[in-house]
Amino acid sequence: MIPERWVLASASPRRRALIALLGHPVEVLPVEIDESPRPGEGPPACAARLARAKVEAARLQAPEALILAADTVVDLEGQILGKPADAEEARAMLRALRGRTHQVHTAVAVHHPLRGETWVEVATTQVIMRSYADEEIEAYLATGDPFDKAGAYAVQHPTFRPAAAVVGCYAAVVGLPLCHLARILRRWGWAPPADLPDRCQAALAHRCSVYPEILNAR
Ligand SMILES: Cc1cn([C@H]2C[C@H](O)[C@@H](COP(=O)(O)OP(=O)(O)OP(=O)(O)O)O2)c(=O)[nH]c1=O
Repeated sequence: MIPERWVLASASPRRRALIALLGHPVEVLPVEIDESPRPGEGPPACAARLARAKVEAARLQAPEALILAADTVVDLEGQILGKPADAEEARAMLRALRGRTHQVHTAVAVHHPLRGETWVEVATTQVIMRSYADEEIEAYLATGDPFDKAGAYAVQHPTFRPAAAVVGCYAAVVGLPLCHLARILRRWGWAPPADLPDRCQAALAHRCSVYPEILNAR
């Protein structure tokens, strides 16, 4: 049995759009937590801790609901790139990422109130950036898009298109690994809509790799 009321503890419009693909109504309840990494904490562990902390914060406000939250961390050779504070920092991040491969870790956390369980999974995706020009960086900064994005970029941005290739889960880079989430929910008896893979492909411009084995796993 899975609760009827689902609450997404997130202010991210990307996460709201992605979770809507599951076909279940979701209330949005943004929470504020301290997102600073802890000394010595690895990037995947940081993402997992923050996703869990967002769930914990929302649980206090909706104790009877299924709570969902996520956190995305950009990892350049072990260094965490968060959201840039200003244009200078965004420029520096985009230059550091240019022409190189980095990893994006997105943790999804889900709390089931009746079972008293919280599951957390981390999806790690490799992103290979193209060698975009300084002028492209400046044009992208001028759009204002980088400032609410980890690593100062959106892989899905329609004109900047910073990635040459994405290896792994594309939806996780955008903010929510749908396969991992579906796998957690299936454990509690939720049945994904039969056309979920088609919906994901259509919404993510055919870059989504919905893994049948994850959707079907117990
Ligand atoms: C790398 C990358 C990140 N992002 C976004 C996803 C997340 O919204 C954001 C990472 O910051 P997060 O702290 O994970 O999320 P958030 O603060 O936006 O939302 P909330 O905590 O309320 O859920 O960056 C993209 O949209 N595209 C990308 O390619």
